[in-house]
Amino acid sequence: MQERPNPLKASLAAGRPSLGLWCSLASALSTEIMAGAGAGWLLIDGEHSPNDLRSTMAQLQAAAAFPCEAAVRLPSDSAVLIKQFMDAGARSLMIPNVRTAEQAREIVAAMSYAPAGIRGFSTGHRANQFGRIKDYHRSARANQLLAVQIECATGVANAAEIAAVEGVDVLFVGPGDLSTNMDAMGNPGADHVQDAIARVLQAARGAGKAAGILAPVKADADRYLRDGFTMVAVGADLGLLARGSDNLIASFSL
Ligand SMILES: O=C(O)C(=O)C[C@H](O)[C@@H](O)CO
Repeated sequence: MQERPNPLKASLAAGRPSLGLWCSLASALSTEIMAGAGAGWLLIDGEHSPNDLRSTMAQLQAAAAFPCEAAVRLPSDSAVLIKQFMDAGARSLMIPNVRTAEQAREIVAAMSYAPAGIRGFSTGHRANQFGRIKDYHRSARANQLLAVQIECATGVANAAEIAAVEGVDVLFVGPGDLSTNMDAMGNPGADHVQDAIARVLQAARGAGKAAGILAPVKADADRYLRDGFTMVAVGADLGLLARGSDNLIASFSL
């Protein structure tokens, strides 16, 4: 058995944009519904959603029936969490709040087996189909993707060095945290935040890497895509359900 090639990594490496959907409901059922929408990737959120290893694995299992790539955002850059979640089958990772190139190098090392890194070795887990992918430990890196989130002024200032780190595939802007950390909470459209976002894009492209962002407002997503962002999340299960139900009820005037 061979590991399925990573379609998101292939798209981004070819410079092709890929639309994503954010999965925040910590439910295999809702993630399965999102996986059928036709997006190029999903983001199973383990930072701001009540996900743990088991709930994340259940969502990876649900999404595995679909062609989209299921990426997982961990709550931190913990090497222990990287090991556990990768063994459970998370091969496309998003790591929040990456601020320096050294931090990025440590994340890559945590994703890599020796001699390149420190990922703990196990012969059988979900990632290698329980021992059925015979060359997994030697070939795994080829199908892994690392999106590091740039979410503060320090990360923006270091974006070029971070993008240059071997093993970093995407600089992914977290507009909520970035605007908050730049004294513009709730306003990622502020001029100085937009300037910072443009600098992240420039840093990524300068290093031949992809840039990504979460843009649940279509006009923003369209603009970011035009600007050259290629890993663009355009909606979230939570928002679609909450706003959709709000608007449905509000549409009746009894
Ligand atoms: O900072 C951001 O914005 C993100 O990283 C995305 C949010 O964390 C996501 O949960 C949507 O609210």
